[in-house]
Amino acid sequence: MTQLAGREGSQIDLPEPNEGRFATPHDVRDDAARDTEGGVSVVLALGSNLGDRAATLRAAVREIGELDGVELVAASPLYESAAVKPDGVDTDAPEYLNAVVGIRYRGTPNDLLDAVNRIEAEHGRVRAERWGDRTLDIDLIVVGTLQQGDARLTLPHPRAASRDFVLAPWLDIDPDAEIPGVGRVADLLRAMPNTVRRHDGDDSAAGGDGEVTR
Ligand SMILES: Nc1ncnc2c1ncn2[C@@H]1O[C@H](COP(=O)(O)OP(=O)(O)OP(=O)(O)O)[C@@H](O)[C@H]1O
Ligand SMILES: Nc1nc2c(c(=O)[nH]1)N=C(CO)CN2
Repeated sequence: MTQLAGREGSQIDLPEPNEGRFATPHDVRDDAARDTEGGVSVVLALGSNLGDRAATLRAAVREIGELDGVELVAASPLYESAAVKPDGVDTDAPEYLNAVVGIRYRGTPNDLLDAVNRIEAEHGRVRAERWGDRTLDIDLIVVGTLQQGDARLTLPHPRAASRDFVLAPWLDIDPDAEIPGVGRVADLLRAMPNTVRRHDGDDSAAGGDGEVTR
């Protein structure tokens, strides 16, 4: 039975040293084929600023958990913030709800990106302009300790370290979180202005009060 913890006491099950420490996507594929047990720890960030944002995020968390090779480990509370656009904060745009989920994953990073892109599309995601308003965005933030500069998939996500709408929910589910090659999430968050607030009400991306059993 998998416990999906939300707020307090929840943690992403980070890999032991060397576990999930992959040098190239090719290595990930090889290792994923061998590692039929736990897979690698992956952190995904979700955002929505159109439609029923909370319902979309909760549905997306459920759908991520149903993907092949995925075991949900933790889901953060929901955070609200003004939309950041290429020219700065846009107070006229609908506000975002954001959340972070931790999973264990057996498969290749590219397959996971394809799978989350399909979930985005099923929720009506339209790609029109850079950082345009969207029903659902799902980004891969870290895949184990993999560092790669691929245009299609850059890991860790190149803008995660400067986004408190990613770091704040991530810290909630993993107080020891680190961005490989960058630093500790707690330190990054402390050094930047706070632009997020907890979303009122039923506040876990997993639904209910954050504790889900499946
Ligand atoms: N770590 C990553 N996670 C998700 N997409 C990525 C990543 N690295 C590169 N990409 C690529 O970025 C492209 C644009 O993705 P997307 O439309 O979700 O960007 P965005 O959410 O608008 O902006 P941002 O990447 O700043 O969050 C995708 O086609 C994808 O292939
Ligand atoms: N507040 C907020 N602003 C954004 C977000 C987001 O998730 N939250 N995502 C963006 C592109 O991914 C651009 N701007």
